[in-house]
Amino acid sequence: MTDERTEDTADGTTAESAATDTVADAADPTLVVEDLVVAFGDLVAVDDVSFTVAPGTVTCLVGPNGSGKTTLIRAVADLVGIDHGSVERPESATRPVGYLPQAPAFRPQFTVAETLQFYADLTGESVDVDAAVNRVGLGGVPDRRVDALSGGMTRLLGIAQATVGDPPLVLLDEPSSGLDPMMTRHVADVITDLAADAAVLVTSHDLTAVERIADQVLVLDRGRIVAADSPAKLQASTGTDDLESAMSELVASESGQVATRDAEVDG
Ligand SMILES: Nc1ncnc2c1ncn2[C@@H]1O[C@H](COP(=O)(O)OP(=O)(O)OP(=O)(O)O)[C@@H](O)[C@H]1O
Repeated sequence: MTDERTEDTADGTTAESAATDTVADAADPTLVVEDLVVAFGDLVAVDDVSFTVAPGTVTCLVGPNGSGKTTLIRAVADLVGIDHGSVERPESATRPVGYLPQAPAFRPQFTVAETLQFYADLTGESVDVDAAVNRVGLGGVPDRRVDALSGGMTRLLGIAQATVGDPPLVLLDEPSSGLDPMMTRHVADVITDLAADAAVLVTSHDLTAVERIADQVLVLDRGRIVAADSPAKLQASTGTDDLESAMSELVASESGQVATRDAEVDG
């Protein structure tokens, strides 16, 4: 899995602004996933999943370890082959999709600004580096080398890279993993801001942040979507007060799930 993810750089090229679309166009989903199945041998990682993501919204993919979140987001990014179903991504943009992998790899000797410029050159984009670093809050350190960034700053650089070219669909795989509470809140704010210009699909284990930023939460369990709604409606439908409690109600077997699935495959 590590080898594959090393290659997970966001692809594609610059978008014309989706914000100039008509109101009628704005009502159309940016992403349509239908009956999607992704299997690795006998293991069905994504099992008959369908959902849409509307422009100007944040959709959060949540679920236990091994429930299929990364596989689903990589299938949407066209980085893993699909076995059944369809993924309709934006077509109107030169760079339709921006993607932050779970473990982004940067050239350590480059500065923040050089990293974004390098990436823009690589993908044939023009990039306003100042705007890109300011958007994620790295405006104070454009000349700092990547190998001197904190973990949180590196995540922010990854988000900035994912937004080079203003893609109408931005995919972020665990953008706040391992961050302290303050940086987690900052990343949540950045994601909310991104949704002003794009549809954003995010995987996360941080249910407090998800509760704050999600317009739609997709709860995955063993590769299937077991619930899809706003945080408030998920809580109401489960009679719970927070998303974590709602998840406990919705997900059948959180502990031991990975072992169980792998045992099924191995057996
Ligand atoms: N390249 C691969 N080859 C074989 N199996 C894989 C591969 N990628 C993922 N899997 C399996 O697919 C299942 C779903 O994995 P995935 O990484 O999508 O889950 P996840 O919900 O993102 O997990 P986590 O929260 O731990 O990141 C797991 O059982 C995993 O072992």
